[in-house]
Amino acid sequence: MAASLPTTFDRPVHIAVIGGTGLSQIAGYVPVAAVTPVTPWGTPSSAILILEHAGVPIAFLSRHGKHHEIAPHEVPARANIAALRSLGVRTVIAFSAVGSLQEHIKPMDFVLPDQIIDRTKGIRPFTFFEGGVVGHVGFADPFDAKISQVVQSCAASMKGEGVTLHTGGTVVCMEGPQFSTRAESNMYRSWGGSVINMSALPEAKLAREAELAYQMICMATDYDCWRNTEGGEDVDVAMVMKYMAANSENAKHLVGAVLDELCKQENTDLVLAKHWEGSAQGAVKFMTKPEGRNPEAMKRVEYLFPGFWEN
Ligand SMILES: CSC[C@H]1O[C@H](OP(=O)(O)O)[C@H](O)[C@@H]1O
Ligand SMILES: Nc1ncnc2[nH]cnc12
Repeated sequence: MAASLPTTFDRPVHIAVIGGTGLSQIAGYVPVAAVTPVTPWGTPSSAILILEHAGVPIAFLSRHGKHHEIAPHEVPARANIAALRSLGVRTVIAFSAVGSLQEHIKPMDFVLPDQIIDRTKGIRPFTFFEGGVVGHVGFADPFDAKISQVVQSCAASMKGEGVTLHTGGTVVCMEGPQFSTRAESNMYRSWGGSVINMSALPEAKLAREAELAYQMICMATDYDCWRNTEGGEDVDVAMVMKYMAANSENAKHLVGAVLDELCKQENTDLVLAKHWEGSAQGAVKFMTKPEGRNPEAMKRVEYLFPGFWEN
């Protein structure tokens, strides 16, 4: 389908949806273009589809590629975030299939986390600011509370007996691609983890560096492996895919309602992430003295923020 679509799109696109496992497209939307920006960090996981929602263009990117051929540690997160920003994107709604670490978060439930525990192993490129330009952005609250509120206000769009949208909670981001051991799963519970995935990082960190408003919507597909002793089954891929298929209707309802809200005139400043504007500028510009800056690294930063070094 993407092959016959225009490969350019000449209007800025401010909102993006990143689809994860079991969500390589969003049902009900007909793409009007498929663009593949070439960034200083390479090309994104897949062509970015431009969809129209009530006349507003929306970017859709499949994190693991069109056919789920990219493992969590191989996702080109820097290219993904840089490519979205280059199209004009300032708000990202990122979907993720997660294991539940808490009894009350049932498979099929949705979770809007507000914290992350990093259990990746440092093998994924995780910053734009390196190689001769240093920057330290704040990451105390890794998700966007304002976007989270918008998603919360759309909870009623979901269907199904007892399906819940939990607000707040901690997503543990593990390295994978293997699932956790039972000892690890129990340890994450003892740390207060709510859900677990392999995708929140470095995506959320890079979104912050790129001054994007970023919120992950987690969809619980399993109880990982901690619940085995209480009669539960250990997570496997079939279980994840089964619940994702069952959940895709709700994902569609929720994303439709969230986009309706975000596209409202009154949310223009929010969607443009005015509240993050300048945060990376402050974190980068004053760190590395001009005489220590590497022109190549400066050029890469310039791709993210055109005109960054001019004043
Ligand atoms: C197939 S289970 C593990 C896989 O599922 C999640 O993917 P995503 O976050 O992209 O929905 C998890 O993070 C792992 O990558
Ligand atoms: N149990 C689990 N661990 C890590 N990532 C997951 N994605 C879905 N279920 C998961």
